Amino acid sequence: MATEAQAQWVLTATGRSPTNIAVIKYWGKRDEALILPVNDSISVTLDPDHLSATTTVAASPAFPSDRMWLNGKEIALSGGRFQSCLREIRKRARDVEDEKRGIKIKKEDWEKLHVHIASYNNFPTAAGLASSAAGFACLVFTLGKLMNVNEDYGELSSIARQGSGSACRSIYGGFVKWCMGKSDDGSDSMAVQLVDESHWDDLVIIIAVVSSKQKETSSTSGMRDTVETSPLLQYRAQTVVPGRILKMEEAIKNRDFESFARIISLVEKWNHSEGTPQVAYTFDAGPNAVLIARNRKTAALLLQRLLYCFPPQENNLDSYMVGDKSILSSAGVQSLADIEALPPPPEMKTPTQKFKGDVSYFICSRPGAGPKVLTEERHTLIDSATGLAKGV
Ligand SMILES: Nc1ncnc2c1ncn2[C@@H]1O[C@H](COP(=O)(O)OP(=O)(O)OP(=O)(O)O)[C@@H](O)[C@H]1O
Ligand SMILES: C[C@@](O)(CCOP(=O)(O)OP(=O)(O)O)CC(=O)O
Repeated sequence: MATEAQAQWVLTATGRSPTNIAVIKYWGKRDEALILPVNDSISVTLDPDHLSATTTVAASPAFPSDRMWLNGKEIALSGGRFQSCLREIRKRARDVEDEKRGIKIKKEDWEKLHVHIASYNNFPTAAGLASSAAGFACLVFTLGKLMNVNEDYGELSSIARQGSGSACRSIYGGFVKWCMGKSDDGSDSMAVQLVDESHWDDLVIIIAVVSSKQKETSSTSGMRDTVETSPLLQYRAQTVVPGRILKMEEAIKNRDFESFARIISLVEKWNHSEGTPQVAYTFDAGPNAVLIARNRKTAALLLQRLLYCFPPQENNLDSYMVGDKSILSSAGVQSLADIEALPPPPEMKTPTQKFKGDVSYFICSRPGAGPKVLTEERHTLIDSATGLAKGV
């Protein structure tokens, strides 16, 4: 097979897509197959340098079937979600020509050409950090590039939605709203960008990764159970969320941190003692806490508190803070000794307990941009000589 592949061309495209964290959650579907939600949701896209999926898609007449490798391991593409994304992008494929290499693919050829896909997440997969969001957004975006798809981002987001609901929001950077839509065929259920990543760029997002183990209950089955068993879900979707969406949109537009924090969180002791919210927090369907600080100065103060209460188990500061590590020096922490020397947070009146080892590590990020194409060869995850994922 390798020699056959070598004799024929392999055309590749590589892209990178961010994850996103919802500040008004999507929870519950009205259509399982099309992935249509019961409520609108709003999220912030995280900086792809910190949390993202990178995907290479390759097409070649030498490939006998569609195949995929995720984080170096081959996985089945037979699931309905992958099939929906492949089918919808193939439908929209257009002519592609690479004159230099003498490759000419007609629109109708794409139905017969098989693809190989290799993807890598720079953070734990299926651990409640929205890997499916980054992964399916990246797959759809990159397949669209390979097949010269001309659709606008709204349409791409609607296709990514069929891979994983939250993926439709990772097609854009900044703050993004997924409009649930009304139609039964899902054609109006897509994401729109509210503001881009530069609009509110002083926000700092710190994620306390409590566990990077695979979750016991996936969001898909968790929300299915809620739909089937909770009489409160319809109340949330129909009565609570619509008003909150409007308030959240207003808070984002005005960079109104107080309203933003009030909407998404309970206010911690610190917020109380300051009299005005300093930090907001949210959880997705997992134990990891996402903390949003109003600016860098507050984030540094937050980090001092976090490191005081949750010192690292291992004697390695470097692996305890990933993403934007420079937040450590903003917090005046250069070494483990600096953590030992941190004073207890002044608002904590009784001696504060320390929870060494309860947090695996922290990720520091910020609002980030949407998907982009990567052109440098070093980012390509498929070997263009063999057509297989590199390093497997
Ligand atoms: N890079 C990727 N490319 C394509 N698919 C991916 C990628 N990463 C993850 N997935 C898909 O998403 C699934 C994991 O989704 P799941 O919803 O269980 O976890 P999560 O998205 O990390 O957590 P959550 O949605 O609760 O935040 C994987 O089994 C795989 O099917
Ligand atoms: C808690 C959430 O993160 C749930 C995300 O669920 P998924 O998008 O992973 O679910 P499926 O559509 O079944 O793939 C909230 C959110 O991101 O809005």
